[in-house]
Amino acid sequence: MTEDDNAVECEPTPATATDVFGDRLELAEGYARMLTDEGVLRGLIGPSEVPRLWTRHILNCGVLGEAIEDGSTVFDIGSGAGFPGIPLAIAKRHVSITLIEPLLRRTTFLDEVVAELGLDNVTVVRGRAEEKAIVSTVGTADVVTSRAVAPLERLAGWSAPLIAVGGRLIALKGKSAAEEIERDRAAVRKVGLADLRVTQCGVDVVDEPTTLLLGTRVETERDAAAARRAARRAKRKR
Ligand SMILES: C[S@@+](CC[C@H](N)C(=O)[O-])C[C@H]1O[C@@H](n2cnc3c(N)ncnc32)[C@H](O)[C@@H]1O
Repeated sequence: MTEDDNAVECEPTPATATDVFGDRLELAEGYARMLTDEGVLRGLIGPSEVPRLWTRHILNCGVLGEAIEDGSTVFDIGSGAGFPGIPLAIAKRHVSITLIEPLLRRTTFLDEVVAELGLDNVTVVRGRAEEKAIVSTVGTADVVTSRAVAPLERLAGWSAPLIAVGGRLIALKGKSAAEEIERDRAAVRKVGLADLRVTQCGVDVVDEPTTLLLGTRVETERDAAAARRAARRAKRKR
């Protein structure tokens, strides 16, 4: 028996994929191929995900583009094999995306995907979202996305310092989203995230629309103190 005898067939490209990826559909198909081959071989996705690669993963993440304006900067934390950051970058060529992922095996694959598909709107950074070095290297973005990374309180603690005041947290969550908001609202407010709500995207595109947990980054006392310190430093330099 050869390795090919064990290979699992990739789900065919659904017709609605054109609505999501437009003239960049070929890039999404290239990504599907890389996941099906190297992604499975290197243990980045399970073989059982391959027959539902489009509906559960690539389309489900690509529709996130509905919630993000052209010209935005996005940090995707805990990207793993590239979700949701890679499908989002393919769907939204005018959005600049930084994938933040700690594991070398995964960042190596992500670098290969970016090079192979020529995604000039994607940067890969290796590290943990909460590391000081990461925060000072990447700065802040308009939007911080994530899927399946951590429960809301922890996720908010990692994400908030990376979101510009006025920017948004967009976490792809399952059915637990509303419950997580109720449970963690107070803790999340302390790190500077308010106006928490649940919405859906991809309603006309995927059978199971993607559930998003949204939050807005508001200024905290800590932000205000940091701004005062920066102003004093600038004044001394003058
Ligand atoms: C369950 S996987 C989800 C991967 C991908 N987002 C997806 O939906 O397929 C969680 C990912 O979060 C990453 N991760 C864990 N802790 C992290 C942290 N502190 N900062 C950034 N990424 C982290 C892991 O390395 C892993 O790739």
